[in-house]
Amino acid sequence: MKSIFITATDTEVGKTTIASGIISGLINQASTNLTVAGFKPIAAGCDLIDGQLKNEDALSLMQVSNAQFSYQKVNPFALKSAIAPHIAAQQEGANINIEQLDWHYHQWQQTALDYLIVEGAGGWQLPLNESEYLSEWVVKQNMPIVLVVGLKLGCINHALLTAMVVAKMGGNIIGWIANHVDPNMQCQTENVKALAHRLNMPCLGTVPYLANSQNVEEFIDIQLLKSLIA
Ligand SMILES: Nc1ncnc2c1ncn2[C@@H]1O[C@H](COP(=O)(O)OP(=O)(O)OP(=O)(O)O)[C@@H](O)[C@H]1O
Ligand SMILES: C[C@H](N)[C@H](N)CCCCCC(=O)O
Ligand SMILES: [Mg+2]
Repeated sequence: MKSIFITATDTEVGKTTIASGIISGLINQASTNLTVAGFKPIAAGCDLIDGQLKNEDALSLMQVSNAQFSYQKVNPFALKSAIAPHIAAQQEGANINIEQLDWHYHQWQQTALDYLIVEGAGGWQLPLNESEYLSEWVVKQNMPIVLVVGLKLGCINHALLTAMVVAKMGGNIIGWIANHVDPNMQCQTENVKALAHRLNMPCLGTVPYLANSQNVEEFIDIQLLKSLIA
């Protein structure tokens, strides 16, 4: 099983949208027959559905996947409040740590699957508890990382800082995706050019502002993405 970790310049800038696009793109690739699933280890902001806390990101990833797994496997840490997960965990009596993330990831590694698309929460440096970060787990597990840049004013700084810190931590960003989340952003082309020039990594796609995010996969170079994962 190959994994890809989806991080972003911020919360709410397209991780689920792009992760879903990558899952669909891998599944729909001509003359391949790949089994692909999504994993949203930590989700803050859940509703009680059939007596279980469920998050819409995890449900979206489950919907586009072509293999069925239990909700609990796809989203082991489901927190009710839509706030920073480590604060929600504290309030809700949950304990999130790297050891437990390792355990859940190990279960996926025992599963018959070609690709596991792992969606982060928030941006890169997301606290798990008082001393650990989600980023440390990603680096420990040596997952190839895709950086989603949500195009809005300020994203150049966020993208460059993220790329710098990932590299400093020993993480492996294989590429970035420009995601147009603000239809009114000025100088969009110039911003994408400025990012491409400074982010020293392949651009795996430029996703336009889409009224419905059904055909995101068309804008992602799935072949290039696959070629960058060992
Ligand atoms: N290319 C796009 N065109 C139009 N709307 C988009 C695009 N990408 C994302 N969005 C919208 O922006 C919002 C945030 O996107 P998304 O949920 O994918 O972000 P996220 O990074 O996964 O957020 P979170 O940090 O909560 O997990 C959603 O309403 C989504 O539909
Ligand atoms: C609730 C929200 N949609 C995300 N799932 C969590 C975002 C956490 C951000 C934490 C932070 O960096 O301040
Ligand atoms: Mg999301």
